[in-house]
Amino acid sequence: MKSSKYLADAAMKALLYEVNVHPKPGLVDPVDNSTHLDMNVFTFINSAVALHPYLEEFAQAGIDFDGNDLRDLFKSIRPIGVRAEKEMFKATGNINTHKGAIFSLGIMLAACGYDYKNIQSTIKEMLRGLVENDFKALDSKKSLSNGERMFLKYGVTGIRGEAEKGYPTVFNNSLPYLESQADNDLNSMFLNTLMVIVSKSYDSNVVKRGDLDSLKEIQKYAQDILDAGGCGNLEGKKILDDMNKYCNKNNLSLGGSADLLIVTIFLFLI
Ligand SMILES: CC(C)(COP(=O)(O)OP(=O)(O)OC[C@H]1O[C@@H](n2cnc3c(N)ncnc32)[C@H](O[C@H]2O[C@H](COP(=O)(O)OP(=O)(O)OP(=O)(O)O)[C@@H](O)[C@H]2O)[C@@H]1O)[C@@H](O)C(=O)NCCC(=O)NCCS
Ligand SMILES: Nc1ncnc2[nH]cnc12
Repeated sequence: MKSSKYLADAAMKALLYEVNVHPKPGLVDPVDNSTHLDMNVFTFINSAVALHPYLEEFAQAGIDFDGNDLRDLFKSIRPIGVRAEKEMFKATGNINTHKGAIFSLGIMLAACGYDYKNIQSTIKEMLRGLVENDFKALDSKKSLSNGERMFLKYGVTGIRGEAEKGYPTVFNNSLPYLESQADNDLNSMFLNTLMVIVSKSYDSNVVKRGDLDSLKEIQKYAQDILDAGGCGNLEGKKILDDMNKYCNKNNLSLGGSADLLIVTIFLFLI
């Protein structure tokens, strides 16, 4: 059994490590915030620090859960997420830094607290029916979120689809890849892991700022970097630079992919 403090500290490190990885295309890092002019690395640090108490609450909810239906565990953490989102907006001057990360880390922390040895199967049980429940009766809603709009426009299920399937991009791809890179420097390991994520995931942020062709284009850039041996060699660096220019020119945000990197780093650390 891992304590809620141990799990929360790992989640906090993952939030801070991710924003410091550089040079990340379409994302904020200490050197470049071109596609997110409303925020910078300090906005993310303020956001992460504000979230720490909620990270412990998520984990403790999993540790304390003694019900029979794990969907009740997910129901019990959604109010914690709503409070965490409010705290994030207070800490960032109403900028959305970690809304998706709160959702994904909340689920991961609760699942780890509940059953550290069976995280993915616990998540699948917790989220059974999420996409159907969250996306039903959208036509009766007064205002729609980005994710809801992307679902109606393109059928992209975004974070909810990834989560309900048990984060396959993470458990099948990015986490095994990161664990295989353990003898490189952390920045290179995490940057190449981000490319694995981008090559596989359906990031609703990319589709919202661009369209489905933008998503296919950045997936191809990321795969080409990996095929060239990663961001560390000359050819990989050249493609990464082209990818960065493409994201800046089209004002693309890879926010969803950044969240999956946060989750991957968290699982790597615990
Ligand atoms: C289910 C919720 C996430 C709410 O969903 P909602 O429909 O409101 O939002 P979505 O657009 O569906 O997704 C929200 C964020 O999830 C991240 N994301 C998107 N696609 C994926 C994916 N395939 N895999 C993983 N994660 C994904 C992404 O979050 C990150 O990006 C945001 C920063 O980027 P940016 O482009 O700047 O975002 P904006 O400011 O919105 O856009 P601009 O105006 O700048 O163009 C940031 O959020 C990152 O985290 C999506 O944005 C969940 O919040 C929910 O249900 N909330 C209610 C309360 C609750 O239940 N909370 C906790 C539950 S444990
Ligand atoms: N580094 C980053 N830049 C933009 N959006 C993000 N969401 C999570 N991490 C992010």
